[in-house]
Amino acid sequence: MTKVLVTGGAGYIGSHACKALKAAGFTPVTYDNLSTGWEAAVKFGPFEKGDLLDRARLDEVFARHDPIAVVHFAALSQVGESMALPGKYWRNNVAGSQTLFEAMLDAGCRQIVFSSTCATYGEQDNVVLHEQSPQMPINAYGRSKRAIEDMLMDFGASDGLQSVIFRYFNVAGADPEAEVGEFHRPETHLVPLILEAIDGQRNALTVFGSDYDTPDGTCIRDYVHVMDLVEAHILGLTWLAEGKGSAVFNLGTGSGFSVREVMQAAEQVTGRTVPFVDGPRRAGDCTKLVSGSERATRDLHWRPERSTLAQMIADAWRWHQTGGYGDNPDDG
Ligand SMILES: NC(=O)c1ccc[n+]([C@@H]2O[C@H](COP(=O)([O-])OP(=O)(O)OC[C@H]3O[C@@H](n4cnc5c(N)ncnc54)[C@H](O)[C@@H]3O)[C@@H](O)[C@H]2O)c1
Ligand SMILES: O=c1ccn([C@@H]2O[C@H](COP(=O)(O)OP(=O)(O)O[C@H]3O[C@H](CO)[C@H](O)[C@H](O)[C@H]3O)[C@@H](O)[C@H]2O)c(=O)[nH]1
Repeated sequence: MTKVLVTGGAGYIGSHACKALKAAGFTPVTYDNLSTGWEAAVKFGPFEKGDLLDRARLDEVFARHDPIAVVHFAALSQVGESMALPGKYWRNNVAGSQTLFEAMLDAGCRQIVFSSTCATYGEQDNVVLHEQSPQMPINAYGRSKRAIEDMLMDFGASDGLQSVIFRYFNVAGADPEAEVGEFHRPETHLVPLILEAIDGQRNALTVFGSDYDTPDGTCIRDYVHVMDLVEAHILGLTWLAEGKGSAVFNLGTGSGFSVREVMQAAEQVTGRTVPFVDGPRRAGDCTKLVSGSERATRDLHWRPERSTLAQMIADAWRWHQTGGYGDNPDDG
């Protein structure tokens, strides 16, 4: 079967992508250092433990598996941490991606699907963000992702590296069969934190700011179901295989929901109350990030079908109740 190298395949989105790749007839080969991922999440193909910055290990893995393409999820992605430790983000994400791209080119692998983020757009309030909107990130994480996008353009021009760049909005939900799901230690994302608060695993959710210029004062985000999101990656690989060339796509639904609306949806799905306290704003947060995703719909024929708040929370809740992967992350 055709192999695809999945960096970050032991992480949240990468593990769901491996499931979708297997279902689509590929063999997903996970390359991951387990810094924030879980070996137990690697269920759908071989596992090669390794770091993006380890060129010799990458060369060995490319030689062993000869993948037709790379799907590149591996990155550090906590906005707050990126502001405190920017060097860690530039080294891991930017230097790590450069090492990967050079290893790919030397191995003759010239097609890549890359996980970028709406955080590259920065603070542009009350506009729907399109692919051609200016990229003005307001945190080191977003700047590291913008730099990787630029690098892909440069390697495209110099060496023919073909890339599909996906700018994800807020990814939520889990595999409806609960084989894999979102499990971070520490957890920073809104939906799993709400479920932990509902379940008594934390005292309360802290709402980061209730004085934003939005109808209920809390931040607005565009949430997309992880299963819909990973389906786009299969379409992205097909796009590249058909020789359609490098392209950039937003992946979101075009609908924004406030933190309080997400909490209310979780109360409806679970039938339980969300304990919460109103706290201060979190550094690096934008007021509102909503996607214009017409390009992915028109050109890739991407149809997000599970991305309602109710469905995302129901699938996340089912996964939450399995207990996840345990509490002992391998720090690589
Ligand atoms: N979750 C979201 O809402 C969201 C939104 C936009 C973009 N993204 C991007 O999607 C990608 C996946 O995000 P996620 O939520 O699944 O994160 P995650 O932390 O669950 O997964 C990332 C994986 O990459 C691995 N990794 C990190 N650095 C590595 C390195 N140097 N070498 C090898 N492996 C390494 C980690 O161990 C982990 O398994 C990231 O690039 C992230 O920036 C995520
Ligand atoms: O305890 C919490 C956690 C989050 N929030 C709020 O919930 C919303 C969503 O926060 P997340 O941390 O779940 O996600 P972000 O919006 O910070 O997402 C950012 O980080 C992600 C990676 O972690 C992606 O890269 C994404 O593109 C980027 O915008 C934000 O308004 C945030 O302020 C709270 O109120 N309390």
